[in-house]
Amino acid sequence: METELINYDKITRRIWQNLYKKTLPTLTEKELDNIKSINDEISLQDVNDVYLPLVQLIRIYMKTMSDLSFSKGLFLQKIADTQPFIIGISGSVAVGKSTTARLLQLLLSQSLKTSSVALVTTDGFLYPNQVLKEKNLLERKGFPESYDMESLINFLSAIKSGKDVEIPVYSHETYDILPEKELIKSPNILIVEGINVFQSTLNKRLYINDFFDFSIYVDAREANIERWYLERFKTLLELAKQDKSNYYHQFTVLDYDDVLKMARDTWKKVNLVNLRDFIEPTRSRAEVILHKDRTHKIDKIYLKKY
Ligand SMILES: Nc1ncnc2c1ncn2[C@@H]1O[C@H](COP(=O)(O)OP(=O)(O)OP(=O)(O)O)[C@@H](O)[C@H]1O
Ligand SMILES: CC(C)(CO)[C@@H](O)C(=O)NCCC(=O)O
Repeated sequence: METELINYDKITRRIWQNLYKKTLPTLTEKELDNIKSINDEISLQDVNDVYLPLVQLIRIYMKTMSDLSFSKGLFLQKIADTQPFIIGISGSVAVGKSTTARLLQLLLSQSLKTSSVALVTTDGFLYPNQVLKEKNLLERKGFPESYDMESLINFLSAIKSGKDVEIPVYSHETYDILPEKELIKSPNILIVEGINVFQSTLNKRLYINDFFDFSIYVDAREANIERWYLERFKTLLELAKQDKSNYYHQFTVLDYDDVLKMARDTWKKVNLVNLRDFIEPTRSRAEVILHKDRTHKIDKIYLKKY
């Protein structure tokens, strides 16, 4: 990792937490509770030490982006429309992208009171199970070819041009794309979270990164992510016990050890392979890498130098 990240400043949490003046409002325990996923243990200490400086940094990027587009407008002798600021968040399956994204959404909307902050996960751009089945890709869910990347790029492009857009929605409960769509109203800030947000279209002609004004990769050791994946799986099983419409319900009636073995297999054969081959290789496209220790606490932060 160290040689690969030569163009990053490595910053310890102790240094990072003192990098900004404590001027931003923090959250209450209740506000924090509302955004946690199942099993989360994120603390207000993390919010203060890690996320508030991160919000401060994002505000610097926002100001720079707006200055640049103003100057470009002067150069072209036309008034540039203000474009939404787009933040991409990537990392392995089960590393905690959704939690990071929800926390940032809340903190950004609190610190920039006039701004609307939308959050989208790229799960919605997976092909529906029926299509994956026809393409023989059911075992490759999450791999580059399982996403409709053109649609994702068209969505980002429409958002950049200030449009309202309807997007498909994926459900972890049904393990499939839902019939209903979600309307994303043209926001001031859009956070896009997903394992594939630093990847290109399959023909490599377009990179999603080109739409991002700021980008984050959530990082951790493989063994820790595997444990989080299995813990989340167990919680999902528990939640599905009483709910027959839940995808995980079918597993609740089988032998527990067999089911856990199956989950471990899915991690090893699908999500770990995807991480090694397609997700982790995109890590150095991020402006900031947040590294978590075994308890989800962010211990190291890497900030791109150039
Ligand atoms: N800060 C945290 N503290 C404790 N647990 C966490 C934290 N962040 C995430 N988790 C747990 O780790 C697991 C994965 O988190 P989450 O669902 O946010 O991951 P994800 O990266 O969005 O996954 P996916 O790509 O599969 O949607 C969940 O069980 C979640 O509760
Ligand atoms: C939906 C994705 C691809 C990403 O969030 C992931 O959670 C997933 O379902 N992966 C497929 C293998 C599995 O069931 O874990």
